[in-house]
Amino acid sequence: MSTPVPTTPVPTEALTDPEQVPVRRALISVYDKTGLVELATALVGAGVEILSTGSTAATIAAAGLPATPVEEVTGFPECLEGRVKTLHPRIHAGILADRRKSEHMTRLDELGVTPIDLVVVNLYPFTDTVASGAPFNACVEQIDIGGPSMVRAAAKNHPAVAVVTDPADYPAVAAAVAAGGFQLADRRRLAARAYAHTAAYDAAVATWFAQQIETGEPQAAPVPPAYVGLGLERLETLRYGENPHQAAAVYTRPGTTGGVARATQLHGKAMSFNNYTDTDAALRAAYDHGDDVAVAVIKHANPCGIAVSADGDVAEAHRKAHGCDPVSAYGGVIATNATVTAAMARQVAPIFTEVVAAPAFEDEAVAILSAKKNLRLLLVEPPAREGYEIKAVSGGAVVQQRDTYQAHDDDPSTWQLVSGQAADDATLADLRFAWRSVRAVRSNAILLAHDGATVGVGMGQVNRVDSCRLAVERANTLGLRSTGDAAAEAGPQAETGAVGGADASTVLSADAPERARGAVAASDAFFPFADGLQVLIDAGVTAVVQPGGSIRDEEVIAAARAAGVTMYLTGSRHFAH
Ligand SMILES: NC(=O)c1ncn([C@@H]2O[C@H](COP(=O)(O)O)[C@@H](O)[C@H]2O)c1NC=O
Repeated sequence: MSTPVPTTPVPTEALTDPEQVPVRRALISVYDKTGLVELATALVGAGVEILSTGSTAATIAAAGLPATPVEEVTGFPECLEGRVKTLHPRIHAGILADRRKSEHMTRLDELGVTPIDLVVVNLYPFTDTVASGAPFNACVEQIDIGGPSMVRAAAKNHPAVAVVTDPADYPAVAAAVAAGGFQLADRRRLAARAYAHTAAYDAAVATWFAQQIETGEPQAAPVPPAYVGLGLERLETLRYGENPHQAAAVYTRPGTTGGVARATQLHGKAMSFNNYTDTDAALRAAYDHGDDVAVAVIKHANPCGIAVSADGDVAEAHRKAHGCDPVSAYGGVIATNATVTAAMARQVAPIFTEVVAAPAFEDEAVAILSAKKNLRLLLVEPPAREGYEIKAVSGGAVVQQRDTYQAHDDDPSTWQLVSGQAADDATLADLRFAWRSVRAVRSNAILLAHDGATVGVGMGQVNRVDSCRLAVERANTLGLRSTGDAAAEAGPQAETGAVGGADASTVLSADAPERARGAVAASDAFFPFADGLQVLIDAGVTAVVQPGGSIRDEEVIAAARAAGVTMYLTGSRHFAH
């Protein structure tokens, strides 16, 4: 009844891929109809026959253009609420027939199947549906089956077929078709992108599904999914990685929103690897302050300074953040959770800064900062903080829930007073500020604060007592004489390096106040011994917030009591390594 397939097909290696393949027949099946009519107009104008599914065909027809419904090709109705439309041998044989093999083409003729040269598909919006909080079955219904099948088939047959999944490519499609067809290199490039697209799509489905079945039942604690598909899509290659000998690129993760990888760059040269990681840390530090207007200045992923403004004045918050450690702020990254005003921009301009990142900029601020050729301006939507974060380790990765912006222990009314007098409102506000800020400090974090600003940060130490010493030393040596006008004091020397360079002392600390005295302190984890706390007490710190939980808590609390220092325990810690 049917002609047997030859038993000795031509070896694929012996076949030559055609350079240019004209497009005579295109299959278009798209969820997102953006640019569809323009594309169809161009294809019809070039004499291309269009096959199309349900509402895609309807959209094309409504524009007065011809489109053959796939049902006419398959002889089978689209059915089961769209679960079966293009899943038919007449479609897949048309896409998959290897044009380099005469046997395939003869077989198509015998079966009455016409080849398809171009496949334009975009998939059901699965990740958007999940993000919208849709119930389980609604998410399952948005798992596209026929679309990925066609995309993968067309990508496999790239020696003859071009596959397009992104409406942004439609103008290039129209141009290629008008020019006589896609070149081999283009078809290969499109195929590679198509496979990445379906892989990312499946990774998102697999990750979500694994999570659903593990957390579907009420559990004491959330369980990370059994499968984590990254599905990262390369956005662009970077000049180099952390060091010049390391190749690097930046990626986005489909289905996520906001964050530095998706930032819009308003000005400046290309972002570097270290710019990305420092900006990420700076955004986290700024957004840890909830509704308070906050500015964080970050270098090498640690804060040079963080501050909030009680009046919602971002310029004031920047002045105070910069004033914490103007030496280190040289070449730093600044992020805020508020609109960058012209006043803040005028302060930033004289200071050599790598990146300013914010959710919005006043036009005048952009104009002022765009005059700095080495400064990058990033418009960043607030980064998501729910979900899991992944750190690569040799042989795999460790995965954890993100530490949240609004931690459960942010509210001082949940803290336990274990030493000294209850803090007055201003001191309590500073303690809360310090507690929110200390999460941005890496490795044995000790943070001193006063008046809504960090004044001394101890970080990167392998024991807590050294971090206490460092925080005190930096508080007492690095401040501007007047933190009220840091940028003005930095003045024109800032750009030449004086603020961060050898001449810094002439500007900064000739008669800098001992800022540890009267400050409050936060420790990201408990004090294992009283020695670190004693360093803070001796320096004049008046109140301390820390998680507690050490086997020597009594000893630590006794030292605080002996000194009349107020101490609160939060009950939980905030490591960030
Ligand atoms: N089941 C199928 O045979 C099938 N074929 C194509 N689709 C998808 O249907 C959408 C287009 O449908 P419509 O043209 O009806 O809007 C596209 O996102 C495409 O990926 C299908 N739907 C889901 O699997």
